[in-house]
Amino acid sequence: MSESAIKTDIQLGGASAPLGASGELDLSEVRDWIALLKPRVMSLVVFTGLVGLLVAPGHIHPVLAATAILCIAVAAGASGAINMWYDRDIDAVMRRTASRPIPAGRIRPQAALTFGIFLAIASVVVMGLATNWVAGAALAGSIGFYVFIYTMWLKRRTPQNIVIGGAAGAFPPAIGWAAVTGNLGVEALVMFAIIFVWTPPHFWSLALFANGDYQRAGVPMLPVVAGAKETRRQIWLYSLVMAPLGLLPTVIGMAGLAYGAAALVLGGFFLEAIWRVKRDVQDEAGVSRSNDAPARYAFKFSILYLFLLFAALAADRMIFG
Ligand code: HEM
Ligand SMILES: CC(C)=CCC/C(C)=C/CC/C(C)=C/COP(=O)(O)OP(=O)(O)O
Repeated sequence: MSESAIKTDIQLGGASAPLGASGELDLSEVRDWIALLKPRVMSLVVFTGLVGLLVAPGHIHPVLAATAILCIAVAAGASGAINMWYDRDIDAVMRRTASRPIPAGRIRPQAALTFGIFLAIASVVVMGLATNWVAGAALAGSIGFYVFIYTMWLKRRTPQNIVIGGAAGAFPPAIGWAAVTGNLGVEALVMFAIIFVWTPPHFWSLALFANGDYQRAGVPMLPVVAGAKETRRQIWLYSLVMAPLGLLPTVIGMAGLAYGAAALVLGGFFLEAIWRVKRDVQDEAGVSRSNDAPARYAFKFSILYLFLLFAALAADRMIFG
């Protein structure tokens, strides 16, 4: 089916509003609207944003801090909703995403788009008014990166889509930092850099075992275009940069030795997980054994890694000052 045919098909798929025919709130429809916000991805985005805010020097009123974190959550959710609106044709052909509310016909594309745009604008305006416009502008930048640079421009054009588009997800700690300080100092840049370099191993591990989906949808992710072997090589190279980068907060005096030790251990486990991906999946002739387990493990561990690394950063600052 052509792209436009799929889109039309989906558009005809069904109406939606959070109120059922009787006018009562339908919980399953509420769940669908929440699903549009990609809440599980959002949770780690919010957590890294919170850590950026906690480690920043200076004072912010707790209510304003909570507002800033809510704005990061809403912005991430809004861009997820706009991403699902735009990608409804490819989401419909990928097994992992086919049951999402738009391709499954439970939410109208136009309604999802309106919802996403409204939340995106609201999050930026509230962030700017409640904290400062450096944080507001950085939030707008991260939405713009995810929606325009990654989703609408690069995702369907180049296997480097997530390297460049990955900047979107690297912003949140810098936004949290800016909400308190009103600027984007070197510490904000370091937190940005860690997530930026973490993103390729995170995503390409998933792309290795979701390769069939991306092939079917015609999305030029690295394993589709360059093959699994080259993808594993690149994941390994990014990880070799990422693990030492995790030590930078201690090197620049932003965190102490306790964080440094945690980053060292976590980096070691990360490299071990990625080494298994690089080493395990090829037979002597270079043919994939189709063993997804190392890539699945590396993808899951990437999430745990980032969570623990940022938790260590916050704990180091809060315990040792
Ligand atoms: C361009 C950058 C990124 C890409 C392309 C990407 C891609 C993905 C994809 C495709 C999934 C599977 C989602 C699903 O099945 O619903 C996923 C899961 C996840 N991502 Fe990323 N990601 C990126 C950046 C990030 C960032 C920056 C974070 C957080 C700081 C993050 C956190 C997560 C989490 C927590 C999950 C697991 C969700 C679950 O439990 O299902 N990702 N990512
Ligand atoms: C503050 C703010 C705006 C933050 C948003 C940043 C963020 C979480 C970026 C990560 C992007 C992400 C989850 C991409 C998933 O790829 P995809 O969209 O190709 O995945 P899919 O195939 O699951 O839709």
